[in-house]
Amino acid sequence: MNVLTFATNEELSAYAADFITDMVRAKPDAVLGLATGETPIGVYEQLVARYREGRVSFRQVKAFNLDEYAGLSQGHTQSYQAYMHKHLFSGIDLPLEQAYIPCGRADDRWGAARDYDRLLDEAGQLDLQLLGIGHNGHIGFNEPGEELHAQTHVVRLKEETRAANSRYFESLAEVPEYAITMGVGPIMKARQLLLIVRGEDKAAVLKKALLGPITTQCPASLLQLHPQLTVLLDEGAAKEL
Ligand SMILES: N[C@@H]1[C@@H](O)[C@H](O)[C@@H](COP(=O)(O)O)O[C@@H]1O
Repeated sequence: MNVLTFATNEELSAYAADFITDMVRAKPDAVLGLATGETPIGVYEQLVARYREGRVSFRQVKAFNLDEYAGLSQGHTQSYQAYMHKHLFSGIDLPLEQAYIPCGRADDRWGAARDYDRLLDEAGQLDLQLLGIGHNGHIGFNEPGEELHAQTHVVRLKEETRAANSRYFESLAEVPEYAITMGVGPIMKARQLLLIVRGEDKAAVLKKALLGPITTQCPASLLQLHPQLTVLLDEGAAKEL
């Protein structure tokens, strides 16, 4: 595990953007696993900047997002689909038919989850999975519990997750109760993992994830088993390590 701490968000984001840029330059048809949340926004901004400077092209890349809320209307501003368009896809040359996100609008959510696994299987191993961590140790929307799932599945979001994400919605009631998330299988099989975490409020869970026992009660603790894990932190998140 390679853990790096940065003084500013800009430096952290620049490091992550360079990491991804270098990977895509070395392998133009790379398969990227992407994440949402507040932390990746700076990374995507800098990726767009690198694309505009002509330093990288995403024309042959395939991208798979970790997760999507279930039941939001088409074009809902808080869907991860809308997030990805706003922060990344509208600013780079990745063809949209190569940008996959679980279909949260599907009536048959489990069918949508199975479709997503088929697409993941066809694409083969992810070259890189970008990850954040939830306050309860979730990765994607793989929530803590008695068990974890390898495959894409429908998940009932924990109340703490809904509360944490309610800042993006008008009210807690509007936060979806369910989501579709990639399972831990493709994440753990990815060639490289890039975990990005910011803020003192994540320091305790990060310590549990990186230094605590490996347990389904903290899904991010599984990442300790990955042979190519890079962790990028700000000083707040690194406080308890
Ligand atoms: N489903 C996403 C996770 O994939 C992400 O890791 C988490 C924390 O993101 P952040 O702290 O960057 O906002 O937010 C959401 O719950």
